[in-house]
Amino acid sequence: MALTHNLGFPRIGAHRELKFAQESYWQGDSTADSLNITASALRKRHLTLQHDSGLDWLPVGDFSFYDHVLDTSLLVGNIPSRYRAEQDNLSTLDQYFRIARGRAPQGTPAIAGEMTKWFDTNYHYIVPEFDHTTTFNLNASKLLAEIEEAKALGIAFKPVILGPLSYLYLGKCHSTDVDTLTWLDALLPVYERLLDRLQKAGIEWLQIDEPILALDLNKAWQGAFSRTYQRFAALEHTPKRLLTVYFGPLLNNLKTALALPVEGLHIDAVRGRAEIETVHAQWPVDKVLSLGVVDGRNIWRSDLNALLDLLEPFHEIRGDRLWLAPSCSLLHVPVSLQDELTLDPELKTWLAFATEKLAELDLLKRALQQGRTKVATELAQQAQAIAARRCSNRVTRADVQARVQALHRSPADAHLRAPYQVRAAAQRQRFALPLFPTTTIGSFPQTRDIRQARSRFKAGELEKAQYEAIMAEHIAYAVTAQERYGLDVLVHGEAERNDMVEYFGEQLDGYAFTRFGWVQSYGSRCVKPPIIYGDVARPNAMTVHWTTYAQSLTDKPMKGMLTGPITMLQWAFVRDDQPRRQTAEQIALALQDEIKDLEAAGIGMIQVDEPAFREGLPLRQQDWDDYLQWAVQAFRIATAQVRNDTQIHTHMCYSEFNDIMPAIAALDADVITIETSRSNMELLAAFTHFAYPNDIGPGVYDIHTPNLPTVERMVELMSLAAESIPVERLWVNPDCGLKTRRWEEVEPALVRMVEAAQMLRARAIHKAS
Ligand SMILES: Nc1nc2c(c(=O)[nH]1)N[C@@H](CNc1ccc(C(=O)N[C@@H](CCC(=O)N[C@@H](CCC(=O)N[C@@H](CCC(=O)O)C(=O)O)C(=O)O)C(=O)O)cc1)CN2
Ligand code: MET
Ligand SMILES: [Zn+2]
Repeated sequence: MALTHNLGFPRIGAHRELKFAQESYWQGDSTADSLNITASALRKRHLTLQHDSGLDWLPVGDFSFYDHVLDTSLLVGNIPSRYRAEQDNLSTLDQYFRIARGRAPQGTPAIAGEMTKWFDTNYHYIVPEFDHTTTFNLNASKLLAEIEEAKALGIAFKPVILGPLSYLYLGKCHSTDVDTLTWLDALLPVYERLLDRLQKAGIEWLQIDEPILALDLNKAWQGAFSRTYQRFAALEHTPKRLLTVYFGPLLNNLKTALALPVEGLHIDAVRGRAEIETVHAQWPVDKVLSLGVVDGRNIWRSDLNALLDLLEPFHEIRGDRLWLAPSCSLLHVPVSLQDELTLDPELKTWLAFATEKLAELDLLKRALQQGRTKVATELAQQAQAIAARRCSNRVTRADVQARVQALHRSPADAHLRAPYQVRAAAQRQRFALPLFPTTTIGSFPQTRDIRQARSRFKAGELEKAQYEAIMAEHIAYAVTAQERYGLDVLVHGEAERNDMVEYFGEQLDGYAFTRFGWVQSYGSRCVKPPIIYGDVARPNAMTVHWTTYAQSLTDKPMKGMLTGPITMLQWAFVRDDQPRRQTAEQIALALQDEIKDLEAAGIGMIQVDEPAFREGLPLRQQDWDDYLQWAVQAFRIATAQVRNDTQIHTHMCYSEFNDIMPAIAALDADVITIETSRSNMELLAAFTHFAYPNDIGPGVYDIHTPNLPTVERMVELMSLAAESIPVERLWVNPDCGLKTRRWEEVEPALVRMVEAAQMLRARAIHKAS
């Protein structure tokens, strides 16, 4: 009798209930009590839903008010020194939000914890910080309270924690270059105390997430795994430990993992499909083997018959010690298909969101327990949807396939422009920009008015013409504002875009989009990743209308704004029936057409955003070259056919570029704007070291906080940049887009930024004479 369990459930709520409660609390519009009531109701609703889906073990502790890595920092009492002084005067909740966002309803503003990508997902976590003052001390109140809450529901559950090694590995030590493994000995007693507490609280199974076992680990880290888990096994009081690994195969960590003294091991049976047989052969049959067979990173229905072929022999041998689960936490998929009333009905049968994935697990379990014939009807339904998708003529398009084939025959199409120096000269002539030209990354505040207008338009309460008139007004406002601030290169502000990926997905063939397919990106911010189900093509121009409208309002250059092929891929749910590379090429061709149309319409500068370029990098180094080759190629397919005096910009953020500089240079954008302000231009070191050849705009202020940048600070940062990059190639811009900020924050910040650029120019001229 196989058992089923889940590693984690989306916490934001099917209708983003948590988001609205959080934001209302932050605004001072509601109390901590009311936030807690919403949170508690959501946790109960999610547990009940999972229980009703037939799961045997439910996750508890996967809920978070912001981020589960930050929760872990608080669980082990790791509060960075800059927050400590005010700790005692604040509620636990405000302490927490002050670290997460640099602000809480109570307490003074602080520098927020650094945020970075969780593995190769679009989820961001707050980076744990370690230094010589770091101490640990158990504070399990949140986890214990959630355990009590779950107990009251009378369901079988297992608490979930982030394992000590993954916790350390994901953290950073800023002061020196010390490996965070240094803190292991200090940290372990806290985990040991926690295990003891949990066992005494009656916990039978504890899920310990150690996803870093899917990364390239050196010997020191591998050795630390053995040491750590041996210590846990030696405890007098401890729950049984289910060690979970996800996001990839174990590869060179396989031996380490299989030797760990834990009662259960969970592996990612989707991305680690090739390892299942080996693990089954080597993992003792008297221990639990959990196979993550249902894809937690995508939304396609599983091929259950194929899975049963795989699982039946294992089940025969392992019985109830075979557990079935999603590959990873379901945090990365939307809650349910149930409310998707406008989604194409056929397409809908091809999909499974979190709730439907749990139903798949239950069906698998029943098929194993009772035999396939007992559940034949349900299995047949599933099989039919899979078969229909496989041979649907909505998926493939001969014209698109032929165009990609032609591309493979003449790859030179991606190398049509003159070298940078020649282009730069042509562009200097055309645009005559001052030294240190100022610009922004694209978006301006997505105000309540804008979002409300769009939501009314989508609900049919506004006519298209009315909606467009409102957008035109907001775009005009943004253009006028930028002229007032004195910026050199303007943008239209992206008012008409719900999201930089979804907006394009809505206009491309081969894409579908949902109404409530929300997935948490960070804190209260969510995205609705579009679904790429078929060959991608562009039926009509996508941005020409609004870009030329914006250009008509100003004599300054108006930068066209597109999302690059890799980001379009990375932030969507991608079809799994062809290599990702091929889908990227199709998107690149659609963008190529768009760029040509913009150019023909007189737009002289075009930005092709690739913030997810680094995120798309495979987790294992052995796979990097292949990815970088096709990712660069996709960008070049999109951009390399424009005139020499058309200026191509790109933008990247949230990334460390050190290890991929040659690929970034190979994109050969005329200008790259990057996030550097939070790392004190540290990032620029990579660009300098590599002698990055083209123009760079190192972001001079952090747009993720409401706190205002000072002129001095921006001048200082740019001066730092000027030490290593010739001033002729430097641009002045914020870190990233301004859509999450308010106009009251944007205005003074940009005025100061322009002032900083003017000071820099004056100094440069002074120096030269
Ligand atoms: N896809 C993606 N990933 C990304 C980024 C990004 O921009 N896009 N940026 C980085 C950081 N991540 C981010 C993710 C989301 C948001 C963000 O602002 N999201 C918005 C939602 C954006 C959106 O889809 N808006 C829709 C729906 C807006 C809405 O909530 N409307 C209300 C009604 C309006 C109202 O009364 O306020 C409703 O439907 O209920 C629209 O504008 O049309 C949010 O959570 O609030 C920002 C950054 C990395 N990853
Ligand atoms: N052009 C986009 C913006 O300004 C780029 C954002 S990168 C996450 O919002
Ligand atoms: Zn950005």
